[in-house]
Amino acid sequence: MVTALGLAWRASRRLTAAFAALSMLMAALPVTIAWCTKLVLDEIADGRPEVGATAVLGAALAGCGVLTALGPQVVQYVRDESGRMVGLVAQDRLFRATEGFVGLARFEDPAFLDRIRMAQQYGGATPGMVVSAALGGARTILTGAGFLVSLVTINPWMAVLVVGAAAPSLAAELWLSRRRAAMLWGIGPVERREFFFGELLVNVRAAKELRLFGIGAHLRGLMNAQRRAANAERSRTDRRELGVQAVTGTTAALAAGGGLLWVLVSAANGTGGVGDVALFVAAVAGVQAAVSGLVAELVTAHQQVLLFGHYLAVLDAEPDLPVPARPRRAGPLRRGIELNDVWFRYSPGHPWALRGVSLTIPYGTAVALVGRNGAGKSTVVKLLCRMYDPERGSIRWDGVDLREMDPVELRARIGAVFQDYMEYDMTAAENIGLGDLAALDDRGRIEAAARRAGAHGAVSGLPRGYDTMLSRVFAEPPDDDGGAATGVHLSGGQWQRLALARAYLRGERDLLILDEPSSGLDAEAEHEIHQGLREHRRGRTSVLISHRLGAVRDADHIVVLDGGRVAEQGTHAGLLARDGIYARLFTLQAEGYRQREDRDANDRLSEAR
Ligand SMILES: Nc1ncnc2c1ncn2[C@@H]1O[C@H](COP(=O)(O)OP(=O)(O)OP(=O)(O)O)[C@@H](O)[C@H]1O
Repeated sequence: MVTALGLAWRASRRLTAAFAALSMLMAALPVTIAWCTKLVLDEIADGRPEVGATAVLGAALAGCGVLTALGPQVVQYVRDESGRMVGLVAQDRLFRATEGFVGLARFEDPAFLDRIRMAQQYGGATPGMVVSAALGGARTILTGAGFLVSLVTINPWMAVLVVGAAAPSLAAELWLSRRRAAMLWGIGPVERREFFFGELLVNVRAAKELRLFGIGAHLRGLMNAQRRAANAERSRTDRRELGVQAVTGTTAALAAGGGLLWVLVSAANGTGGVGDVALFVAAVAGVQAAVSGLVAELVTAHQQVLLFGHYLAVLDAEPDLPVPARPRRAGPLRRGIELNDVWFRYSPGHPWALRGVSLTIPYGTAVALVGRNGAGKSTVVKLLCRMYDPERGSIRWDGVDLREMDPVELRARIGAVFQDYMEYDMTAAENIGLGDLAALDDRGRIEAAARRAGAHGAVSGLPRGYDTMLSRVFAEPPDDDGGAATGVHLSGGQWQRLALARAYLRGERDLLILDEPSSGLDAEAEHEIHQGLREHRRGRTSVLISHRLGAVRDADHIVVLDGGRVAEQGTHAGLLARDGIYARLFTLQAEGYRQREDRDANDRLSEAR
């Protein structure tokens, strides 16, 4: 609660103060109106009303009426304005915290993803709501206290009865709000699945398969099932709340009814004045409204604070990968990188992805990682970038364990194209420029990188060249002649070239990692790219992963992974001579090409005949 209030105060001091002042002013209004009404009625009932005093009281009542009419709108505006400012600050803090997770594990942990979703949902809104609830609570206390004092002056027992009837209601509502917060947390995974299916149904990448396989209705059914499950939980909670509130509400109504009866009897007996009766009725209603208002505000604040716990949990989460307070410098690579007996699994529940891998990437050489699907190649690459830490063993950069370095500094020394590279819904220039923010506005460097990756031709042929929006999600801004063009979508191979250009833009980094950089390219483009890569690699340290063994045959060193282990390693010629996995895979691929060539030759021969 204190953190939430502190966040609101720091985000918008002036607005929070204005909100507080206005709330207090609004709090004084009902009591002022009740007293003015009592005094006016007493004046009139007196039989000799003083015109001046009555006029003043009337004017005061009119003024209070104007404030009552305008006040809520002004308070609402100030509250919303403050909420917007707090929301921005809270969001910035949240994403700064998620950026602080230097590895990937947090983003693969479903429970943590739920927390982030809850934090996004409630982190921004809670501080504003807590301030609002706190001030709303203070306002109702102030109003209630004013009426309570009025009530005590007329009948102290009635004051005790009204307040006493509200106490169980407060306790019950706090219990209910804890249950509601637990329910919201409980349905988190269900809502995440519902969101996933909803996204899938309108996702342009999924649209082809959904239509071809006719699975839209099936997925919609799965999405609706999630919503039904979440709705059932929400309904159960609502019903429980309804039951409890019916009991507490009846108790409060009985207390009010008793009070009203007493007032009417004493008025009939002539023991009270007309003004006293009016004040009494207003006070009973005012105290009850204040108590139920206070309960509502407390419950809102309580529930928001409970949900705000998820936001704080993300902000206060332990670092996913420990970074030493004084990291060792990640200097330019001089000798090479060594993996020593590296064991790694994605979580204790997963099988080992790497089982004691030891290999060396000497400075200035090109090392190729090959092997069957799931052998562990991409995992090695992710560990080289320190997206995870090995569970056993170590990875050393010129002898220094990666765990002793600052990951940001280490990654600044690496250029990479990952197997699952990103396609950013941004312009072509931005898609390349994100590889090195310093070059984002440097069109010369961006074009040079695109040329090297063989992407320049395709990009310059786009409607707005490098400024073309590569997206179907965001439309292009309207043309000069007013026509709104839609965004452009590239082919798979063209996207891949952009990813390569992004890596090239990083310039002469110490280590270049290419995980399947040409899997989506046509034969000619692949040849061209590999030619370029060979030139680029010369004398530089690189790690190349490819299933096309022809593309890695001239690497200085080839490491064959199998089931998370190094099965064999050596040069292309050495591995062929060894007649192991590599030789078998290479021969299979070569035979495939040879058979195809033979078939093509036969086809040509029969056509010629
Ligand atoms: N994020 C992840 N979480 C859990 N397991 C994973 C994850 N990524 C990979 N794995 C598992 O780790 C093992 C090695 O995967 P990896 O992606 O390194 O293989 P690979 O050799 O690159 O395969 P491919 O040739 O298919 O790209 C596989 O069994 C895979 O299922």
